[in-house]
Amino acid sequence: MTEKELKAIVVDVPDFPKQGIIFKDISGLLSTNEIRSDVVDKLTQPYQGKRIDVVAGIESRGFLFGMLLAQKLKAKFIMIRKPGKLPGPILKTSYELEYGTDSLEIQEKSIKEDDVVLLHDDVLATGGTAAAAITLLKEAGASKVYANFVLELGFLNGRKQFSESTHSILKY
Ligand SMILES: O=P(O)(O)OC[C@H]1O[C@H](OP(=O)(O)OP(=O)(O)O)[C@H](O)[C@@H]1O
Ligand SMILES: Nc1ncnc2[nH]cnc12
Repeated sequence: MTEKELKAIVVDVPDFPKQGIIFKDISGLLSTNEIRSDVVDKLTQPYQGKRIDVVAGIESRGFLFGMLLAQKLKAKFIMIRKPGKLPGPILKTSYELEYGTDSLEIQEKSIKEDDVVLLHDDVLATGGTAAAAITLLKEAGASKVYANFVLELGFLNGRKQFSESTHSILKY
């Protein structure tokens, strides 16, 4: 499928979840085997022949394709979760939101020293979430992190929040 065809499946929802936000609803990309396979092929394309030990998905929409990427790349899958969801011992990092702070957690032993990690989320917006996740993965021992997204809101300059090699398939 072309980028244009895939973009036509993503629905713009104005003023959700707050006034002034145009929410990109990726639900349609989950709907058929054909679409899912095409998205997974495009997301994994840059890593063919490269070492990926672990795919880390960010709660919650990062779990959806993240798990399929791990299956395709024959890698381990781990969850990066919002606070208080994972049994310990955990590693935690806090980050600034537009208004206030939030944090992300992983299980301490989920990454082995020197693991190469593919970080996956559905959307790269301001980049705050991904930057915090990268900090966490490096703290846990990852030697290299690749950042990977279905959709990137380029006008928010999220890539500027981190220096890791970044791949997204639908650019806005
Ligand atoms: O680049 P940023 O500005 O940090 O925004 C991107 C994050 O925002 C969304 O998550 P949300 O908090 O809506 O959680 P969800 O996946 O559970 O819906 C999205 O899934 C990313 O994780
Ligand atoms: N505009 C948006 N649509 C969907 N998910 C998002 N996460 C952050 N911004 C978003």
